[in-house]
Amino acid sequence: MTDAPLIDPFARPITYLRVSVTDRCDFRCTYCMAEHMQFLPKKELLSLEELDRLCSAFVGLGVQKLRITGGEPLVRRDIMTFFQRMSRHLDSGALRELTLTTNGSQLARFAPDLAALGMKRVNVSLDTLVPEKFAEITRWGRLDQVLEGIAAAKRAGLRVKINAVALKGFNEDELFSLIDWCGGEGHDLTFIEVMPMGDMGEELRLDQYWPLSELRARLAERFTLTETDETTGGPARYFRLEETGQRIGFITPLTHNFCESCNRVRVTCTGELFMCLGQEDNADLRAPLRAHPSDDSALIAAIRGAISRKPKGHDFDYSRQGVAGQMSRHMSHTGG
Ligand SMILES: Nc1nc2c(ncn2[C@@H]2O[C@H](COP(=O)(O)OP(=O)(O)OP(=O)(O)O)[C@@H](O)[C@H]2O)c(=O)[nH]1
Ligand SMILES: C[S@@+](CC[C@H](N)C(=O)[O-])C[C@H]1O[C@@H](n2cnc3c(N)ncnc32)[C@H](O)[C@@H]1O
Ligand code: SF4
Ligand code: SF4
Repeated sequence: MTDAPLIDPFARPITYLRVSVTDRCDFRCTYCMAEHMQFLPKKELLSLEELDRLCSAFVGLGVQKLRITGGEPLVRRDIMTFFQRMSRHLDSGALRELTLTTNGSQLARFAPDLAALGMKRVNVSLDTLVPEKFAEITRWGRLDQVLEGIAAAKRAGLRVKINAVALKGFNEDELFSLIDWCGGEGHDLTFIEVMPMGDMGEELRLDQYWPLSELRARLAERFTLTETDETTGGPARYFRLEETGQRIGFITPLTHNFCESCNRVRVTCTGELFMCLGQEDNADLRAPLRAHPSDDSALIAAIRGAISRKPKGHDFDYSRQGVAGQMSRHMSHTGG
């Protein structure tokens, strides 16, 4: 680290950076994107060189965990060049973890190279194991391609964590089959509460919302759940199923707020720094990056200024009447 670390106004050290490298995706998950998304012109996106400067500046400020996301990060052209560049921070010991959240569609192609440059684990989003339902929820995706990608990641020695968004009336009936499949394959599994990101119609959101407190109660009918204090540095709380020893994570922004231990910020593919996933305030990092191509002091000042405004938490709320705290931007823009 070259500089004083980033500490926010609530004394939370910021050590986890999530960066969206593209708004594009080869899927159109119904809770994430509209079917006919308008994508940004290329010049709006940070170039791979700009992404390198930006991530390296954060590493210099004490970020130890870097998660690349999107859109679908593995559909960005030449993205492996960027990962290769970032691996120097693993080699130097400055970064503890370089990782990725992906829909898995391109993993068969990239998993060996990702493992070779020092990546240890990947998070793959998978909400159902039924091919027809997979095609329905992702609109454009094919389950067998993703399963092959996951298998390739495992073969390459990458640990896999499956992220499943809990969707009422959609994957409620697959709770145990997802758990059994992950248990059999040796994958970790985390359930996520659906968040009101992007304008998809309030009615759809309310229909989709399946509180993880209900999911847990359902789980408890078959398993004894013990809460653990394990953490992966992310927002999930982990429980152990006593009968199988399996670990299940819950990301519950709605039913159990985890903001008090927040350690992260995220940068969009256009270089906006969002200090909170659930708030609108942001700082433009692209302007200082482009205005000073060989001097990062303005960039670092902009980062520090933004962290000094990091809010305490989000305002998401699903009341019975409607959805509050809704964000106008899509999850694919912020990267989740
Ligand atoms: N509200 C909120 N949700 C988050 C936050 N970070 C992650 N999530 C949600 O959790 C989902 C899964 O996150 P991942 O990309 O797997 O990252 P992670 O949970 O930090 O991953 P681990 O390193 O495995 O703990 C995201 O897509 C978001 O939906 C956060 O800071 N706030
Ligand atoms: C936006 S995607 C980007 C990375 C990659 N394309 C993927 O799907 O893993 C990151 C994560 O956000 C989750 N996500 C998208 N929209 C969401 C929403 N409205 N609420 C909760 N999670 C959401 C996805 O399920 C995925 O796990
Ligand atoms: S959740 Fe991921 S895979 Fe699905 S549309 Fe959003 S960015 Fe694409
Ligand atoms: S909602 Fe905001 S404050 Fe809460 S954990 Fe996520 S980023 Fe941090």
